[in-house]
Amino acid sequence: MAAEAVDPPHRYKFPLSKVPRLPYDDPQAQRLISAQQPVVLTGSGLVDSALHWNLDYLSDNMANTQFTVYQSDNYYFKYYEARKIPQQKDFVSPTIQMQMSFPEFVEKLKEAQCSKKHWLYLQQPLTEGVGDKIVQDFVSFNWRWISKQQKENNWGPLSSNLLLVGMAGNITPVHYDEQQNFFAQLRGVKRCLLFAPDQFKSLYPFPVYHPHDRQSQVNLENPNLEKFPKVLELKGFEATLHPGDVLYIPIYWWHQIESLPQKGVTISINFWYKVRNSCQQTVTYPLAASQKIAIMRNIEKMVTDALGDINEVAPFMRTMVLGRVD
Ligand SMILES: CC1(C)c2ccccc2-c2ccc(C[C@@H](CC(=O)O)C(=O)C(=O)O)cc21
Ligand SMILES: [Zn+2]
Repeated sequence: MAAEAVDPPHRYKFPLSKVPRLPYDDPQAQRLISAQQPVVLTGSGLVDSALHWNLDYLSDNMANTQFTVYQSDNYYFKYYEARKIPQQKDFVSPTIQMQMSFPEFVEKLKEAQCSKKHWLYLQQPLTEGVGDKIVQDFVSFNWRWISKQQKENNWGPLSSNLLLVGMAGNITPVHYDEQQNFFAQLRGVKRCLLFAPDQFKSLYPFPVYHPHDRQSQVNLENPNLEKFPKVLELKGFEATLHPGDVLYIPIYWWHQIESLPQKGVTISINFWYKVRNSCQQTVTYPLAASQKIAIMRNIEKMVTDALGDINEVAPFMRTMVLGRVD
């Protein structure tokens, strides 16, 4: 039977090298994690106890929990912080947030897949309220290995495990998080683009006080090169995740995650770890790009609070630096 016509994955206007793919117990994998470089780990067994999860199993075992489901009228799911909306008069939220049971979500998913008028993304922290079988699968994750990683890399506590169930074609646009992330793929195929923290200038982040804080202003699939010319200088990495793969997304690394269009529904679980406050660690110079981002964020917050108006921040900062000696 002829293989169904599969569109080639989107070709971007900048180079993408492959994220290294290594056995989870390979010393090189360990070196990359401690150097805060991305790596795809195979054979970890981290979520093997959940590789049988599918829509029916989750419907049967999560029946009495309400889930957060985002709806978008395109395939992008741009995250926004609702608490920052009041400061952004003209802000239009790009997605609708709904609450529903898992069976309702499966119903809506079928409708959306047929109508192709909107896309859905279920995103829910895995906490109490899930069924016993889900708890069984959850406790059977390879916690021994991941706790060892947490300790050896001096990460803070596990802050959450998000269960993610996405429609084929969904894209979470490029953004960074302030947590370490082991991203486990359970079902379907996800294509991940990653950019180092030092690509900051080429990704034009929103201001810290904007609801889209930590997100890039650039649509990587169709960049506005007049407004964002440095996009062409981007150097990225790419990883394709299959069930059982675990991608380490280092803190402050930019990432865009796509549920491949013809590969059906995707199910993922992320493991987010806070970082310890750095006052215990001695600072070594030169500073890493990620440290400079933390400094920029703090300065932007201080200046915004001091001026009391987010619209005064850019002119104030420009005044501070433009026309000064280099
Ligand atoms: C887009 C969505 C559903 C969302 C909407 C509103 C608020 C938060 C979020 C949120 C947070 C994390 C993810 C998972 C992942 C991206 C991916 O797998 O698609 C990722 O970026 C990460 O694990 O760091 C996805 C989402
Ligand atoms: Zn993220």
